[in-house]
Amino acid sequence: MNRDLLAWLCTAFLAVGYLHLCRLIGSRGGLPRYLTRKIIHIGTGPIFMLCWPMYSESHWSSVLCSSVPALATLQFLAVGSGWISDPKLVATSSVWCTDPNVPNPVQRTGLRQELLTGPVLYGLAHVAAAALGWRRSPTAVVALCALCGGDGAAELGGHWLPRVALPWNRQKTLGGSISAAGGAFLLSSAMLSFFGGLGFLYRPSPKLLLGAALAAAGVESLPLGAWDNAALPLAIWVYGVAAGWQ
Ligand SMILES: C/C(=C\COP(=O)(O)O)CCC[C@H](C)CCC[C@H](C)CCCC(C)C
Ligand SMILES: Nc1ccn([C@@H]2O[C@H](COP(=O)(O)OP(=O)(O)O)[C@@H](O)[C@H]2O)c(=O)n1
Repeated sequence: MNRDLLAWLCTAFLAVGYLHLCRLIGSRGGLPRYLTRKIIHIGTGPIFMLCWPMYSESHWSSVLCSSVPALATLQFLAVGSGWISDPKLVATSSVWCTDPNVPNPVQRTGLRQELLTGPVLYGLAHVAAAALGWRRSPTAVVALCALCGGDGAAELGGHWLPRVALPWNRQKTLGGSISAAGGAFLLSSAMLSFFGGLGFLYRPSPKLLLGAALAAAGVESLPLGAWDNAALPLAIWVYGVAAGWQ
């Protein structure tokens, strides 16, 4: 079988399999919904990027690979708009915020329309990173790591660390922002080592990487709602251009 076709099947299988595994762990293991959702949020990008080396050097391989998140994004659009019904997808992607310290607890409505913002932007970020950046671009890799490791770790840090509200956004915390910077830095370092080790890209200096992680945490701390899924990768894209990354 053609190498790219096999790689595409593997990517699609992993996408469906990972989502099902997370749902299973959530329902059987009794994990709170926010945690299941964050495990999906953090794990999807790295798993997606781990698939990139399977593809050939063909010009079309990045486009083919990006069709997997594109199909997922189309599904979010179809379910969010009510064209097709998928209550399980709505349940996985949205959750009522149960944190008593949050001034406005109704952050997640549980309505299908919620898929049209956070998850659609999340999916589009994956499409853009693969189609426009791909495995030779440190910018694309760091952008996805900031979205998954940074934004994902922020909510976990906010839940688990002592609550010290940020002066410019009382709904977010210092612990959440430190976790965002740490998550973005650690995941970026790991993924860049992976791609660097395979000879796809040069590794940016740790100092510049730390700068990117802090920039990501800064953007994440703003009151952007679900738009942070677009703002974070875009901010890293600007940072990457300024830093002279590819
Ligand atoms: C819950 C999600 C986004 C909401 O963002 P936020 O409001 O918490 O900031 C993520 C939903 C992810 C989705 C169910 C699955 C996405 C699939 C994907 C784009 C394809 C990746 C393929 C790979 C091989 C795993
Ligand atoms: N810097 C941060 C980010 C999030 N959080 C916590 O995580 C919750 C959800 O964060 P968020 O609104 O960014 O959620 P997503 O849109 O990223 O899913 C917030 O209401 C806070 O309780 C935090 O404490 N500090």
